[in-house]
Parts: sequence; C-alpha cells; structure tokens
Amino acid sequence: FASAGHDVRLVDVSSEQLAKAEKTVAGILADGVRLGKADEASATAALARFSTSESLTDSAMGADLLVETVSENLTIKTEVVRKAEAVMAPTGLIATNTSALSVTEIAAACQDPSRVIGMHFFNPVQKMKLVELVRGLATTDAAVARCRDYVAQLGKTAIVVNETPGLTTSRMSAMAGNEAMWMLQEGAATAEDIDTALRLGFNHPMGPLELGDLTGWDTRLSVLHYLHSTLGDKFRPCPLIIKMVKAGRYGRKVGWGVYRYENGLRVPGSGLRGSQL
Ligand SMILES: NC(=O)c1ccc[n+]([C@@H]2O[C@H](COP(=O)([O-])OP(=O)(O)OC[C@H]3O[C@@H](n4cnc5c(N)ncnc54)[C@H](O)[C@@H]3O)[C@@H](O)[C@H]2O)c1
Repeated sequence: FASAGHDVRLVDVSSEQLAKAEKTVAGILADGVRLGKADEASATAALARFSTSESLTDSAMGADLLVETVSENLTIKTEVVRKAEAVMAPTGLIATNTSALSVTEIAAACQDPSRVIGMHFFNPVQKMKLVELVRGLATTDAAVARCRDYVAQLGKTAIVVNETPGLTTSRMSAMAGNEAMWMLQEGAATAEDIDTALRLGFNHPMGPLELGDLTGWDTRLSVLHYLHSTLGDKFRPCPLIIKMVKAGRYGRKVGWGVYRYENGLRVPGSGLRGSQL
C-alpha cells in the first residue's frame, strides 16, 4: 500500500512484532531496489509513508481503509473492527484478511455492515498477485467496486467470492496441507519428497508442508477446525498438526515446524521423519 502511494499505519499490540515488521518492510523495499523492480527514490518515499503504532484508535482516526489482519480469532477481530469503525471516516471501507472466519459475522459487530468486506491476501504478500474479495451478506456492490480499485492500485488481481467456508483458495489449500500431513504421519514419503512431488509434479511454487510452515500450523489448525465444523469430516485435522501445535512447532515464525529454520533459511535434511512421529 505504501508503494502504491498510500499513507500506511501498521498497528499491533506487540511492540516486538512492530519492530520485526518495520525491518521486514524495509528489507522488502530494499530487495525491490536491488532487483531493479523499484528505484531508490520511490522505495525511500514508500518507507516514509509507512509507520507503526500500538494504538488502534489513534491510527484509525479518519482512515479511508482498514485492513484487519489480527490473529484468526473472531473475538479479537470483532473487537478491532468495532473500535476502528468508531473513529474511521464515515465512508471508510473495513476489510478483513480472515482466511476462514465469516465476513458476515465480523460485519455484524459494526454499526454499518454494508462497508465491511473480505480482502484476502496471499503470502508472501509483496509477490502474490491474487486478492480474494469476499462478499458478506450485507456487503454492497459499491464496497466491492472500491475494494477492487484498491487491489488494482496494488498491481494485483481481484476475484470476488460469495462468503463460503474457506472461500476458494483456503479450502483447497487446507485440504492439501492436511492430506500432506496425513501422508507424512502414515510414513508414505518424507516431508522433502511430499513437497518435491507437488512442486515438480504439479508446478506448485511451494510444497504443501513448506507452505504450512510459512502460513503457520496454528493458523492452519484453526482454519481446519472451522472447515471441519462447517463442511464436514473431509476436513478433520490430522492428529500430527494438533501434536505440532501443542509442541509450539508453528513453522517459520518460530524457526521450527515440519522443517527447522536458521536465520530464515531452511536447514537441509531437517524435515520430520517417520521415526519421530
Ligand atoms: N499467515 C498467512 O499466510 C495468512 C494468509 C492470508 C490470510 N491470513 C490471515 O491473516 C490474519 C493474521 O494471520 P497471521 O498468520 O499473521 O496471525 P498471527 O497470529 O501470527 O499474527 C497476528 C498478529 O496480530 C496481533 N494482534 C493480536 N491481537 C491484536 C489486537 N487486538 N490488535 C492489534 N494486533 C493484534 C498479534 O500480536 C500478531 O502480531 C488471520 O486472520 C489469518 O487467517 C494469514
């Protein structure tokens, strides 16, 4: 958003996360310059438009757009949108990046649910071109059109999905990640080989296990619980995911998931082995 010319305020309750995010954003912009995708002046200008804060109320004051990306938890999300709506511009758009919660339910916490929409980005956000826009029950055509405009400004492509559990992409991705974990648990193949199968056999840019490590198995598990409860038994979470979450092996963000990571890089040969299950 900052690269597209918007003033951006990133809000989190954790100062640690904000410091980490500032570093990440600066790194992404510097990489863009290094790779010739942006010139130095525009990267510097983008960074100048970007700031962080621990105060949602101060930051959302008069804002035209909120993109809510807090933890995948309905109570936390509804509290955030409710607080923000009270101080945003009266016509401001309220977007939620939820992967699998109900936009309609999040919107129900707002005074004006017609301006609430799902705006589902993909990881890594600076590279992935798709944004799924999700229509809640009350979302207006005008809100969809305005959100489409924002997506176009970011140089990305929007698709519009009527609210349905897991939308198009999370539903498919949750199924693939869960199935890959069942295969790993059954000892069908090593983690590395399961990932290689989908990368080279289907041209997926990442395997389902490395993708789960990137997404975070804690987020994955809450998505699976939701899909299981709404769409039935085919989404029953693999016990290995539950075990990993209990062990705190959430993935890249903690340096350990299906694979181990050191300095942000995967340790070769570190994939979970059958004998460890
Ligand atoms: N991780 C992905 O690949 C991905 C992709 C698409 C969408 N999403 C969605 O994005 C959201 C965030 O996912 P994540 O994996 O980054 O989750 P996460 O739990 O790792 O991080 C959430 C962040 O929200 C912060 N937070 C918690 N409560 C807050 C509050 N009240 N106010 C401000 N900040 C608060 C936390 O400190 C943390 O930094 C979820 O809804 C998820 O479904 C994630």
